[in-house]
Amino acid sequence: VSRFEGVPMAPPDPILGVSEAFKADKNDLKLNLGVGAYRTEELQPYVLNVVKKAEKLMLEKGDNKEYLPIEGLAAFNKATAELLLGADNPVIKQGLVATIQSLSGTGSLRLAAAFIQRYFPEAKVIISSPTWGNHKNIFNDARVPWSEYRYYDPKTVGLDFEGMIADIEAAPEGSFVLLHGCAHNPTGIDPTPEQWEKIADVIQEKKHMPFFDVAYQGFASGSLDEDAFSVRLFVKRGMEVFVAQSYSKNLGLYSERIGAINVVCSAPDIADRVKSQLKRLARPMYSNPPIHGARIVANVVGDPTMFGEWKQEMEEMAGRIKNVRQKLYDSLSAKDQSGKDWSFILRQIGMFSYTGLNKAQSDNMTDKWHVYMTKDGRISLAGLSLAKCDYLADAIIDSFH
Ligand SMILES: Cc1ncc(COP(=O)(O)O)c(CN[C@](O)(C(=O)O)[C@@H](O)C(=O)O)c1O
Repeated sequence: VSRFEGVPMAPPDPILGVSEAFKADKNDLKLNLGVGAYRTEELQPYVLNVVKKAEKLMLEKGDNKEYLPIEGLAAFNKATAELLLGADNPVIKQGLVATIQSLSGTGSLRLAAAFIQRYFPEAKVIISSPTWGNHKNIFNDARVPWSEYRYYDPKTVGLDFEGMIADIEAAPEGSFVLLHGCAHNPTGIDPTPEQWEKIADVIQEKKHMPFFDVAYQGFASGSLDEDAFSVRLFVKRGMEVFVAQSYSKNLGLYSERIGAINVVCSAPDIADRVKSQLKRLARPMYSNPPIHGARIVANVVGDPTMFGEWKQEMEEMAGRIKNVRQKLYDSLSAKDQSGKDWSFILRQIGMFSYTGLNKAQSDNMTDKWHVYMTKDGRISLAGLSLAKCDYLADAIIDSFH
């Protein structure tokens, strides 16, 4: 008898499992609005032109494939901290930022969770309700206890700001508060600048540690600086901050697994010590990160022409999603006779729209209409074309009523 007799079949991943089901569907009406992956109007994956340009240059340069240091490619780490905080941010000049290149956003979050587990064993993380499905897995597997703070208000299809503040206030002093830097996943609802100020107030009062997950910088509004507003606000207040970054969406480097964990500390020697312990955790986890994606980011950001082209392409991607939002709203408003207010679709930002469809209704979207989405009612607008908005509107109206 096999030693693996006791190993049960794992359930499909709530997000990536949707893509598997989509692939298996033979109906040509099928639409994949599950995983947050950008598609063109022709519903094709998109490799940014500036990425192709950088890769061509890299190939001509004939770089070697030597191991990177544990902390990753220096040119990337410099570029990523500057993109996040602004190249002229004093914390960079003062050596207060510990940056480790890691395996995209997920790997960066996991490395930070391992650090929290080792150095703050009593602390817990509080995460938004709802949040990205994988956040709970990451903290569970890193053995970091978590609980939820109120975030989404189904009544207003908006932010439950009072509930959020109350729950952050009520958390034990010194908790880690996981915040989405911009383009909250799955709700697409972000705090206003005034609300970010208040969130920073309560976190400072309670001596909590802000922990930003920045997976969509530049992709939400089209502007790298605008999308970094929340992080830069907290740093400007002199707070110590964790920030995980990803280039999966904004540079389309999904499978290159390129991201970073940044820890803004209050003194240079502290940053050095924190960085040394993050390296010590990374070495037995994956030793050192993959070089290709790091070189692409470093080359694109390091060349003013390519950097400009990247910003242009980011605006185009964000723009296409905004157009699709508007068209979906128009289709729903025109077709739905129930008088339901669909304006939440226009108020939400980033890749996703949180429709409010429950599990049974989401199942109907898939079973009857071949529209693939996550069971929490989230649809990825990045997978929607203008041409398909009418069809999707029919499916949503049919599923709601
Ligand atoms: C808030 C958030 N944080 C981190 C990540 C990790 O991304 P990566 O490891 O590729 O850098 C995602 C991606 N989430 C998805 O877009 C999604 O929610 O569909 C999808 O890529 C995923 O992995 O689930 C995310 O939405």
